[in-house]
Amino acid sequence: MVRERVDVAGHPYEIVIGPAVLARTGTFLQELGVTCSSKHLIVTDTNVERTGHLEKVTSSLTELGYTYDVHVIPAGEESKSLARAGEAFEAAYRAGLDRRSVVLALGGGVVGDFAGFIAATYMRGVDFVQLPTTLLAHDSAVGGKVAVNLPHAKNMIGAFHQPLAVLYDTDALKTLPVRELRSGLAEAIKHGLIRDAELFAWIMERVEAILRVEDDVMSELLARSCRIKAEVVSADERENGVRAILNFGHTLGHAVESLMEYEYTHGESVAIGMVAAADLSVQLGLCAPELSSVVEQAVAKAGLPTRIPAQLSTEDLLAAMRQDKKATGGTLTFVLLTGIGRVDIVKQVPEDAVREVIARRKG
Ligand SMILES: NC(=O)c1ccc[n+]([C@@H]2O[C@H](COP(=O)([O-])OP(=O)(O)OC[C@H]3O[C@@H](n4cnc5c(N)ncnc54)[C@H](O)[C@@H]3O)[C@@H](O)[C@H]2O)c1
Ligand SMILES: O=C(O)C(=O)C[C@@H](O)[C@H](O)[C@H](O)COP(=O)(O)O
Ligand SMILES: [Zn+2]
Repeated sequence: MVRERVDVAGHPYEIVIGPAVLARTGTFLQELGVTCSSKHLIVTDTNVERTGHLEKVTSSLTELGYTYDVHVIPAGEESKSLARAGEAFEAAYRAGLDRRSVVLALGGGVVGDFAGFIAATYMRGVDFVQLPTTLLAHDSAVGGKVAVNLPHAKNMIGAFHQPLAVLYDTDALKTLPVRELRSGLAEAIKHGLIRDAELFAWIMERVEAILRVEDDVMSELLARSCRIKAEVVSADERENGVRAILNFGHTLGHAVESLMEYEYTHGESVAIGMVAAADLSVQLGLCAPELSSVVEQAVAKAGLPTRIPAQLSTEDLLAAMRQDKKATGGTLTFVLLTGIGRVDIVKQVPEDAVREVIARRKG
């Protein structure tokens, strides 16, 4: 079992990574001081409900005298909506949650972001615990960004609300479809590219082992990627500065993801965005020309898409990117590569340069 610490001021917490973690959820809650006197709410989705992981959590809670309701949302990004949030608030009310209740988010990034948003706002905020079940969730479960989407814009309604703990059961990843493993790999590659050249090289040598969900490789991948995320978030919880580097590949990625109406997963969209951002970095003279192909080959090796879908119009992409949360005054902000493991946050990126990259990368 590996433990990493997220050192956010006022509410530090641990990430516990290892096998058979979900079956010990109740014990972890006891260690965290969670009361048995209040009712708790497990939020999960329709796919995770079918995997058997939910029963591990419920048995463990029941055994230790915890009471809870289970709220199941339809699997998929469309559930990150205000309408679904309204239903979850009603479920929390019906369950009789009080201020000492805890929301347990059992699932991938969709469930984590959604349940975290419910926890951040119900009764002006109750505690929550992340129980991530996807590879991608090594990123989403850590750092306290919780949100739902507007119909055409990602994560627009949300909060910073840190979990009490992240309890990451590596066994849960064994039921994950390969497309979702690849999708999660995109964010791990991102962590290497922005902060750790050695991690990037390590991942590239182990893509097949990761896709086979080999225990040791997966535990090390999660621990190293979570450590990077934890370090960045600990340095800048509210994204006043350095935290924006975690958005590498997301300026274009979020635009692709929402304009394609979630036909591409988050990781696939970020993969496309990272390739375009690397190209833009070269175009603006920020890094050596070969870095663009290094990133493109890495994304392709992970079995992720590299090209911007041809049907998307450049002007629609630009309009979406002007509304990105990093943008100010209608100008574009990108996280750009200066080397492998190094990035800069670049404001007021010329739109013509972005148009050229989009033209080169489409199709
Ligand atoms: N808050 C953050 O910092 C942050 C960071 C990265 C991504 N995100 C968000 O995370 C979301 C993407 O997360 P995701 O890729 O985990 O997507 P997801 O939650 O939709 O999970 C992917 C798919 O796998 C299924 N699934 C989950 N766990 C499973 C398991 N163990 N076995 C079988 N199937 C399982 C889900 O039902 C879903 O169909 C996006 O909404 C993205 O914006 C947030
Ligand atoms: O934690 C962060 O900060 C990130 O940017 C991580 C991203 O991978 C993640 O997709 C996040 O939800 C994006 O945040 P947003 O502020 O651009 O919506
Ligand atoms: Zn992301």
